[in-house]
Amino acid sequence: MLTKPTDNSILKPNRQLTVLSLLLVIALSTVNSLEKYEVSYQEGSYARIEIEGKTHIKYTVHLQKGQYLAFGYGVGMMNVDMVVFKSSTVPEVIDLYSYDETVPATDSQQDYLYNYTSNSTHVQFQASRLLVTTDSKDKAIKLHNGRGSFEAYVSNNGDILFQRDTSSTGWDYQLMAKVHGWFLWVAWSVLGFIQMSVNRYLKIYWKINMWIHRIVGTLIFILTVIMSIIGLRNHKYIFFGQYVHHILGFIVFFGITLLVAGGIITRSRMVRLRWKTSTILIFKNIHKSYGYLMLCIGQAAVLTGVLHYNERHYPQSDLWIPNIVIYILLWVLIEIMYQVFLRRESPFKSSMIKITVQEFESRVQSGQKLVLLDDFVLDVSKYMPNHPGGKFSLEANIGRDVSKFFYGGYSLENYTKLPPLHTHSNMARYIVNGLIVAQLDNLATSQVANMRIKSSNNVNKLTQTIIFEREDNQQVGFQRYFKDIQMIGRHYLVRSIKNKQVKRHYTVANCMEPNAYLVYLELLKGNSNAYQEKQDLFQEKSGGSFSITCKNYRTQQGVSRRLHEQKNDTFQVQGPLGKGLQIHPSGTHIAFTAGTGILVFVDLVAHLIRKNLNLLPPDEDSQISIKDFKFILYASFQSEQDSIAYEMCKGLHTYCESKGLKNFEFNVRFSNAVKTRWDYGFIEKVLSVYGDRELQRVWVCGIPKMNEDFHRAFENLAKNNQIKTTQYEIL
Ligand code: HEM
Repeated sequence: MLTKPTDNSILKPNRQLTVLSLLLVIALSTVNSLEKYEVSYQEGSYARIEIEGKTHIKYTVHLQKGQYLAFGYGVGMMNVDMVVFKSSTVPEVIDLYSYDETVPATDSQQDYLYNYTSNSTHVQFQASRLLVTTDSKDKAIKLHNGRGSFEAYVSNNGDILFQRDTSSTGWDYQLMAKVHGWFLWVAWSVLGFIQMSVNRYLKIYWKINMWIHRIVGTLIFILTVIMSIIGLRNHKYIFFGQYVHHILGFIVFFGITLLVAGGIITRSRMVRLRWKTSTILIFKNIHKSYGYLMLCIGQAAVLTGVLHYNERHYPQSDLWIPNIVIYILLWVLIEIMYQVFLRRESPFKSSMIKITVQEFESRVQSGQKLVLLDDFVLDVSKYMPNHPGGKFSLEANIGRDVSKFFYGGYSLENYTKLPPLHTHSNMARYIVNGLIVAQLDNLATSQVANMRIKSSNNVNKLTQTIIFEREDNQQVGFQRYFKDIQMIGRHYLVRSIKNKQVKRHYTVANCMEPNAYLVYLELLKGNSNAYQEKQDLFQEKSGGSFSITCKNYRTQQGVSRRLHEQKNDTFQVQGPLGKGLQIHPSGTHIAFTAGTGILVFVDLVAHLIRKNLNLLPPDEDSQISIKDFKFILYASFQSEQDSIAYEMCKGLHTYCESKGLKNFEFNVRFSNAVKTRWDYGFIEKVLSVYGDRELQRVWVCGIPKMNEDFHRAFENLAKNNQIKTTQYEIL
């Protein structure tokens, strides 16, 4: 059983001493033999070592009877000068030399002068020796300007805890150990926590948090490097000691360098990479995980350092326990609060500044970095480089509606194994509130209401037109027909009350309502009676009902599955939102669509049917020039059975051909029959037919991969001045 010395003097550096290569080897034995290093250090025993008169090293040793205490000048037992204090029946101080880890040999020349006193339990030795003796087996102890110190410790289990050569001048080891410890505690406990927090919990302060992250990261780096060097110097530049603390310290020292380098690379990737969001996220996640790992290792290094220090200096201190407990509790508490916050839904702040879609467009054309989210105009110029999903995600959508990306319905990039679909959290909503600069002055005020499904009608195997009615039965707020063609392309935001997290957009496609659709088909067949009978379908009036057409994607959490299968659900609906197609009164408009993407354009086709049949009232008719407006619709479906509004589009196309009308052209592609894809060459060819002046707008609304193909193709064409960035829109 081993206890600590009660007199702490042996543990404290003595400024009077400079001892070169002094290693304490303490071996206190309960048996009367040095062969057995079985340690048992009894209460009341102590040893003090001093330099006397700059010439001698002096030992004062108080030992329990029947024990040994040995000191060695060196590291380990190999080739070490030793002295042993033996408190047996005749107490002795013996000058020894240890060649190996066996019994040390007694020096032929004994250089210690000693005396002793004893009582019934202990022997008190006074022994001294010249710093430099004439015996080659004795360690020559050099003084440096008469100053210096050394320390020697015994652990609870009898191991030597600390051994050091203190040959250098003016270096206060204990002070430096304190400086090392405190600064590294500040670096890894306080600054490390701030570092993690600014990036995780305080994203909302994006204007300053990247700077805080940079400054704090640099501070941690500098402190770690300097304090590690101080620690190493205290430890004689021995990289790996026998303590876990030294190994962890070594890992932290090199690890932080990699972390800082990783952070700089990640940041540059986030700002520079285009069409590589997955790569950005990989860099980000590596940096993030590595950062957390370093934070844990840093904490462990601090903790083992504290334990190591306390063992020597404050053996009774348990302060490290509240330190780590408070640290973990604080982290857990903040994390819980953060998770609760993320799951909430803070409302967007409405803006007093209302602008029209045209104003939005012209501001974008003048270089402002604006995007639309629902009805909100956001200025993202400063936010872009700070966007956690990378700058490119926003840059590629300047002037566009980012709602479907924001709500996680669509991904900009779709050719990677893990497309970065991201449903934005409440944190992002908070940030959005800080970016709102205006709100769209919507022609039909957007409404929010809880709706239930009144009826539904199959369009094809997976697609249905669903008619909603207000749950509160009020007959206000929603319309089933819009006179204004600028409403075409706007959308409703729909979510199930039972799963509010998932929100999806469904485009306004009023002509798909079964009754209306039949009327259009009848009109194309030349039967105008049906139209006269159903006039109410073409009157703009506010009511409690509207329709959407949607495909069932059959995903477990999806809104579309609930719309198709859980007909008794209640849905929260908001809309119409967005900026619509911005159809120009004249010029050529081209749309490339696939699957349900055609729904965005069906109301324009329906409008053209009535226009070409002269059935529009003057106020509606005047919106599009009969002379030089043209709409060319490209649609792709898997087969005719899977098509949507095919009969209506085909019907108008045939009608236009038969009447020599030039304002509509329908090109359909059934992929089960035609294998060739709409590739870059195809897109270039279609666009080359129309001069720059003639071409007003090109829209693309297809499956995600098709959208991406067109987006990239248009970027290339824009580089070659074959199209302007303001002319095309990926919906
Ligand atoms: C102005 C609108 C936007 C804001 C304010 C915004 C904000 C944020 C925020 C705060 C995050 C971190 C995670 C979270 O809190 O949800 C995030 C992540 C992300 N954002 Fe956005 N975002 C916007 C638009 C977009 C758009 C348009 C895209 C894609 C085209 C996009 C793609 C992503 C992706 C992929 C991530 C995931 C990053 C990760 O996994 O850490 N964001 N965004």
